[in-house]
Amino acid sequence: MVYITTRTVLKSLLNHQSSTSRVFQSCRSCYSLKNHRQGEGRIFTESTRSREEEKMTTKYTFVCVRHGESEYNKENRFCGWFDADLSETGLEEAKNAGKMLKEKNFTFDIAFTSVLKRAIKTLFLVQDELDLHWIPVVRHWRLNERHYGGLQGLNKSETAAKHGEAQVKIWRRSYDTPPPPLEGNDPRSATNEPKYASYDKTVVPSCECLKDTVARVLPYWHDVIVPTIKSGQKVLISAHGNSLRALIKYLDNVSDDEITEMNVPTGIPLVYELDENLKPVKHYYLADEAQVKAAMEKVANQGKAK
Ligand SMILES: O=C(O)[C@@H](CO)OP(=O)(O)O
Repeated sequence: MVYITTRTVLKSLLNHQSSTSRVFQSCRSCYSLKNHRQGEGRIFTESTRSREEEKMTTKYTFVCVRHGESEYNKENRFCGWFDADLSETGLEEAKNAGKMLKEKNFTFDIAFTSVLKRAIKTLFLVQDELDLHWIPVVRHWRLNERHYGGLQGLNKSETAAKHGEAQVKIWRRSYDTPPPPLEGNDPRSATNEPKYASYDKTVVPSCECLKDTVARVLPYWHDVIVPTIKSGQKVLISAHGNSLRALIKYLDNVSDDEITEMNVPTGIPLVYELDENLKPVKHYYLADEAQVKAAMEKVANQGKAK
């Protein structure tokens, strides 16, 4: 049987719209592309591949999860590198993420997260549910949320009312258009936070587009996370909407246009199965399709004017 990676599937679907039936049999992420092309965002659900086929192709599995709802998410504010805490709902979402993983018997040897408390706390609550408090946790700024520059702290709906929904969508979801920068002396700047004190000043950005985020997430993926996965350790990553979009874009070879429609829901674990070359074989959220779709739409709608 010819082995088809999800990357090949995406390309096949884009190039050969009429001859997809064989491809569809191989990977249900195709369904996600169909939805994506209708502007609903890609949804990854459990594969219909046979167990036999999965055994042949999946060599490594890792899980990533976006933190639970933050106080800034709740107030619909741009957050970025601002260190917002989890809301009550976010605490529950994080615990539920742990429960979903427990129910499916996931376990981990090591976890990676950012230096922002919403991701760190989410990770801890997941560890708590899994009784995995003891595993090593590595925190790094390269997994931080995309820096939202001068938008940090502003209400997304009010910003859409002021600048237009289209502009806010460009700021939120375009690949290479950054938001307005934050001045170094702005009290919202993270430049003087102790957590970045040991790094060169240039580590703290004044703003980032997704392309910038990809550029700082990928070295960490390649240099630290990939060798860990290849060593056979089961990896969990607790991160953010846009640092995960950066990783997903790379792993699934999502185009600059397609990535504008992709939203990552809070607190729903996303499982990636990889082949021996670390190419995705399949990927799926640990929730039913309707729940994932609703959660993605909720994120997308945050940029609408009320
Ligand atoms: O505000 C942010 O930092 C991010 C994630 O919460 O929001 P958005 O979905 O608008 O990129």
